Amino acid sequence: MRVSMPVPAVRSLIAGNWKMNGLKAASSELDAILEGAAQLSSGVDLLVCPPATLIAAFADRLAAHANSALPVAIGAQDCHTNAAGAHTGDISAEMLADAGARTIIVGHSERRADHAETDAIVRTKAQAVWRAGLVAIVCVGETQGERNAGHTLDVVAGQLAGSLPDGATAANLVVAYEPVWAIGTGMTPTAADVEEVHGFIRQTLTQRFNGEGERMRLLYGGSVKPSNASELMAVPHVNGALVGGASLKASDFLAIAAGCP
Ligand SMILES: O=C[C@H](O)COP(=O)(O)O
Repeated sequence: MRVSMPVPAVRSLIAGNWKMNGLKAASSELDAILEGAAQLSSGVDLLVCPPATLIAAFADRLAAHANSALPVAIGAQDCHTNAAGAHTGDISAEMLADAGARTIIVGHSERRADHAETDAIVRTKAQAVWRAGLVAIVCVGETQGERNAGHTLDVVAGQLAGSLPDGATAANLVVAYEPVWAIGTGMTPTAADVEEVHGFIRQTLTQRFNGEGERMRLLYGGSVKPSNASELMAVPHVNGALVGGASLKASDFLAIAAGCP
């Protein structure tokens, strides 16, 4: 089903999800990102989501940078639903905010698969992100089997309905479409396939959140790299990327950002 929706002018966001990669020495990559960010077009924001162990140090480094106007923020990859309490090993959104995170990814397919996170849990985590005053990036996307069976839009519709809390706005929510089969595989959907899903997501968000849904940023994620970024970022209703592997190297991350229209 192809959905034709007006394409709003939305500022791009290139978000790097470092996943479980990065030691203290990786701050040199952050420094390179900060240097390169000043050269980018003014229409692109950058977000670096290192492992939780590096958030405070990265936020301090960003705050100490000579150019305080850089469009760069530090984010986190997950949070607990509660603000505090007896949850050994977990980290709350409030703690991440205190460390300097401004955005938190929730519902990544690796969390859904590795930690049995349901749509209901993801929705509660998104509310926890808002409780801490931060922006939530909620991830959705189908598996290879679901795509092969022709269920992509049904799966995405179900995840959006179950994972997004009421009260979402263009300022507090970003949606990332990440086909599970494209993550870390080098495979990507065609531009036409991405356009179909993003148009569908835009229509769904607009129906539920009205004008806010028209302006929410929709990211594509899954094997984005410098060589395919321009094509993917030019797809209608793609407002940036959630980048995994290629975000670990500053030069690749910056090249992807440079590919934004
Ligand atoms: O969060 C990022 C995505 O899982 C994409 O990862 P990838 O760019 O390594 O395919």
